[in-house]
Amino acid sequence: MGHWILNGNVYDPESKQITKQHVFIDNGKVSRIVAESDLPDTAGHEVTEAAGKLVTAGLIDMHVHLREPGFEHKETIATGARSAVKGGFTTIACMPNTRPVIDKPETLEFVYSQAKAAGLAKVLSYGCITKNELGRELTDFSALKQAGAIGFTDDGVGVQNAQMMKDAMRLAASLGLPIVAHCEDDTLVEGASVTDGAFARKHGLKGIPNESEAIHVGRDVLLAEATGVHYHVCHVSTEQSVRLIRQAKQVGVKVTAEVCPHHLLLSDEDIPGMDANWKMNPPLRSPRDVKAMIEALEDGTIDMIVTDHAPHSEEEKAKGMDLAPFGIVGLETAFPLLYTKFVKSGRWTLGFLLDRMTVKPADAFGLHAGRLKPGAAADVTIIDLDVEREVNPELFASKGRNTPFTGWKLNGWPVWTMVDGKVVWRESNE
Ligand SMILES: NC(=O)N[C@@H](CC(=O)O)C(=O)O
Ligand SMILES: [Zn+2]
Ligand SMILES: [Zn+2]
Repeated sequence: MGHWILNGNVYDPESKQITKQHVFIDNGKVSRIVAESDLPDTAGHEVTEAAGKLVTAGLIDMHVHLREPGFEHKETIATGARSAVKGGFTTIACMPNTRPVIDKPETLEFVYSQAKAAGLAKVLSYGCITKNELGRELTDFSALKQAGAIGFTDDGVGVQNAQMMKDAMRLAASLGLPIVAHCEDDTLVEGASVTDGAFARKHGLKGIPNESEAIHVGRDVLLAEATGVHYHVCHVSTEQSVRLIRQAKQVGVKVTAEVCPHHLLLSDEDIPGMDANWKMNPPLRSPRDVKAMIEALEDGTIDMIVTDHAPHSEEEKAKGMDLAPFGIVGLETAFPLLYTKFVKSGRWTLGFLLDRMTVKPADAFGLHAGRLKPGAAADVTIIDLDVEREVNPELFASKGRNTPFTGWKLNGWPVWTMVDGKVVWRESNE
């Protein structure tokens, strides 16, 4: 039995056009896409009516924290994957800062088996650059690659030692895998919780300076040039980082970069008070940095959008700005936020946004995903662009409620998600 998705506004990533069409799914793959006038014979097949809704290849998020093993009170692979499909994501890549960290093949295999058991989004995983993410000794890259690692990162902390990073890059390059970097120089941070800027000054707090991020970006693009590795910059947040990435791209360094919705939408001037739902790493920067993020995404300096979904418990976040852990959830609000604030407002086309959440991440990481076309895996998302809803963390599928976007009225809510031909989430399920 196949599955017809009828009358949807189907997005084609090649032409960036949206056309009313019918999509036929068979054997876990997109089988045919036919014109509206070609009314298909649906007898014997499942039918999903998508009239008036957007039909797109499932969204891809190359930076999420699923917290399992070790921090199951914050999130599990199953709850995180459910949050993903509810947010329209069909492929997610999880970070290895779990407990234990993902620095051995066994831990990676555990993550993949939990993801398979959940049967929701496709879960890919990075492996650590250094054992225990301590920055002292490299992990066994080739064993991690064999177990399915898609790249190496110590996300959560920066690799402080330049020689260690260079060795890591050399090794990763020889295996054809990327180094994915959380850029942060510990000697420039000194335990601050917010950016060095207006909010910090007003509240008499220490601030995290822009250079603490950019200094690693600068160091690493030089090391990437020397080693030839694919170097990917995590959660870019500063004007200076953008400048360095732009220049590196110009001279042919193999560098890609990601930005999070919150760094495109919020600055430190928006932080209402000492509320840890506004605390994340990197921190919200100045309006000038926000402008630079938007422009960098628009001119291709930044390649893709990721959420950096970082769930924490309410108790942890209640410790206040100083003591609470860094991070906010993002999977269930990313598309509606960006659609409402950038597409509905007229700044971006829908095609631009979808491209940065499907094709661009797929191409940067060499994934066979991100395109709705015959022969592709049937990873499909249907989105209601018109319906308006308020962000309500109580309704999240994620265990995390830590978001600064509570109460925002948004359009563009995913309503139905299919992975490999199986419907893994539909709105009426709730
Ligand atoms: N982004 C965050 O604020 N937090 C992340 C770590 C990280 O992405 O660096 C986390 O693991 O909680
Ligand atoms: Zn990070
Ligand atoms: Zn992260």
